Amino acid sequence: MTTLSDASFPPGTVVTGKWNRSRYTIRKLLGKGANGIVFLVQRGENGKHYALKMGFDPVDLQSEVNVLKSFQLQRNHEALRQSGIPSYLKDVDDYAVRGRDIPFYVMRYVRGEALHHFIRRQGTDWTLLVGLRLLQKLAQLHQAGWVFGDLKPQNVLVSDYGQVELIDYGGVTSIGRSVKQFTEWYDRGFWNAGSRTADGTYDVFAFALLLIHVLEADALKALAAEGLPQLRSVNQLVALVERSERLGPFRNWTTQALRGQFRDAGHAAQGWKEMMARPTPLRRRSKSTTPRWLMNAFAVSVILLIGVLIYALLF
Ligand SMILES: Nc1ncnc2c1ncn2[C@@H]1O[C@H](COP(=O)(O)OP(=O)(O)OP(=O)(O)O)[C@@H](O)[C@H]1O
Repeated sequence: MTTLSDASFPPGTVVTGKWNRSRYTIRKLLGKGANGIVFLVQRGENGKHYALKMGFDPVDLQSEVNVLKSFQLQRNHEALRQSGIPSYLKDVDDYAVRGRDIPFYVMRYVRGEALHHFIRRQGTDWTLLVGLRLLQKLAQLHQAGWVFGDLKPQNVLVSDYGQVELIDYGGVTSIGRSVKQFTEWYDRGFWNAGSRTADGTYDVFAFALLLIHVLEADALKALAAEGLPQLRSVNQLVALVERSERLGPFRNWTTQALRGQFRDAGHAAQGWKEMMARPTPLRRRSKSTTPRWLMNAFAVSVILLIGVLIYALLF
């Protein structure tokens, strides 16, 4: 077991790769997970920003690197090329410090915030657009023969314009193999809703749980905590979806996703688009999308315009 901690690498620390000799200056901590610590760094040679992940366990880090390298080998695959995933990995090396070698890899720095924070800040109206973009990203992976595996809000970063990027490829599994890295809430095995064999429906199920998490976090938390594990079922989730007003506009789509009726993310994205085209407005907004100052300014201009028209008619 290692004692890797962010406190050992304050901003300004220069990480020099033992083999490739590239130099990265740590700017800040981006996040910590089960497998490692991720820092925002600047590369010595070009000053560009990247994310650098140091691994707690060399074996776990190596399996992430192997997946990212497989994407590079598939760089000519049309769907993958469009996703930008093959160019995600930039460098792999060891950092020799205090008498030990810490494995690390360098990846594209993704600007954005985790999906649930984004929706909380920007409002639930964004769920439709962001959801579609996420399904399209997953569809690109599925077309290339991969399943993302560990889909959860923390692994989806959303930019201010609603662009979506997947991070943390530790759960990526080739179709037909067994998903090894997952998070309970989003895992269909946890809900007794199917196997952990990687197929398109596995990610679509996780997407449905992610949607329920984003819009009905408390109800999902209560359901996951209640009763015996063997009593968990899709029917419980469907009942939650049917009770929820916030999930109302997504009811049919989510039920189909939970029941494995979309064969992969491409098929699910098609269903999502059809849902977007239907005139069922989101009933409750968590936040108005129009700023109050803009509405006030609009009201003042209308009053002024009416005043000017009356004046013009009278004189
Ligand atoms: N490429 C990136 N760009 C920006 N931020 C990133 C990037 N990669 C990771 N992060 C940040 O670092 C955090 C931890 O990274 P990551 O999820 O890869 O670690 P992990 O140990 O695999 O986590 P988990 O416990 O979820 O499996 C992320 O939640 C995110 O905030």
